[in-house]
Amino acid sequence: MTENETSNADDVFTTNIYYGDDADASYIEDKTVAVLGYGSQGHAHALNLHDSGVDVVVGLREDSSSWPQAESDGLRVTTPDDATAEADIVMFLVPDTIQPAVFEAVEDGLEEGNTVMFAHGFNIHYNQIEPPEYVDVTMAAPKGPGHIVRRDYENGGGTPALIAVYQDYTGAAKDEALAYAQGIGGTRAGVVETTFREEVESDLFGEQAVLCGGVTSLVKHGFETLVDAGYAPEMAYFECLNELKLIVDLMYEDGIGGMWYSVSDTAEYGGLTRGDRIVDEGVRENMEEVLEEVQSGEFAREWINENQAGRPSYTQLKRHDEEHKIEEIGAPLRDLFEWEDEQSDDDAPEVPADD
Ligand SMILES: NC(=O)C1=CN([C@@H]2O[C@H](COP(=O)(O)OP(=O)(O)OC[C@H]3O[C@@H](n4cnc5c(N)ncnc54)[C@H](O)[C@@H]3O)[C@@H](O)[C@H]2O)C=CC1
Ligand SMILES: CC(=O)[C@](C)(O)C(=O)O
Ligand SMILES: [Mg+2]
Ligand SMILES: [Mg+2]
Repeated sequence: MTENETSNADDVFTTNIYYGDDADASYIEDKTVAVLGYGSQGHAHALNLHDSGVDVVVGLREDSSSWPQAESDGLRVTTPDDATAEADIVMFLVPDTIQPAVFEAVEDGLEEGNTVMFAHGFNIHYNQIEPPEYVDVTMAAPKGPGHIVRRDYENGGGTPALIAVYQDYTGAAKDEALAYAQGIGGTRAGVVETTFREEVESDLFGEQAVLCGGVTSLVKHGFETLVDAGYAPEMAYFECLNELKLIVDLMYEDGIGGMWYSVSDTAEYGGLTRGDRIVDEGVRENMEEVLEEVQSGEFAREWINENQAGRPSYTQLKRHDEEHKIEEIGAPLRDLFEWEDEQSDDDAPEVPADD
């Protein structure tokens, strides 16, 4: 471990949080990193590491439509097995459900002392991938969508990340994981040390109960309540979806209190008195049930079986969501925000669905 003190000077945190030069780039600067996959996380890790001076090779299927994109982004690209064979560190950024098959296809290319890395511990924690004992197994998991990981890095910032060590064959697994996290910009924002189990269970719970599942369900219910009561869909869209970003931006920048400070007293009183009537005690019971399904492995088994069956439920649910009125009214409304085109990350590769 580096001689630098971790950044817990005020001992507010219960974990080790690493920042800035707590990482030692010498653990990665002479190594080759194979990034398997060039999607949301893959393009961000590959480009950020490359811009940080790390030797990166992207591993993609030969028919992948991301191949020319990665090359035009200035990266070396080859097949996953060839990338693995030349690399010291292999980061698996293909979809969770196909990682076992990709691992099996490249495993022979792993040499003693190499490192197998993940940005989410699903396949290690639920025993879908069992790496050989002669490699390190670590994680560098950004706590943010890949396109934001890239955009924050390009803007001189960083996205907070987690690191974890599952297997430390070399004795340098943690130092190398921290150097990797530094290379993707994580130490600019803060890197929290955790375990594979904690990352998997907190990430699955968070994305299901709050970030992706809970919030979108709340937004759609709010939109439907207003529209069914006769309010114009565009009004409901601006109130229940578009403004949510503005409210969350305030919480992101200055906490919940910072948001209350900025909104009106009327909104603050209404929110404080009615919020818990909307998201009431029953929600806590539902959240605890969802967490138990993650902890017991029930969700993981369900998702693995769903993929083995060809994703029938996923496909139906996705189509139903895409056909929601909020999506129909949202597209033309967002077209009115012409300034968004200038802000959007033009470099972000379109991740083709068939890729
Ligand atoms: N999307 C996100 O922001 C986050 C994702 N993660 C984790 O990162 C990992 C990657 O997820 P995403 O970036 O969302 O995936 P994605 O679906 O955006 O991209 C996956 C990429 O893998 C490639 N690919 C697909 N099949 C392949 C194959 N057979 N061989 C080689 N390459 C293949 C394609 O380039 C595709 O673009 C997952 O473990 C996920 O849980 C972790 C944190 C956030
Ligand atoms: C973006 C992120 O952190 C998620 C929601 O966990 C994911 O994409 O898996
Ligand atoms: Mg996450
Ligand atoms: Mg996730």
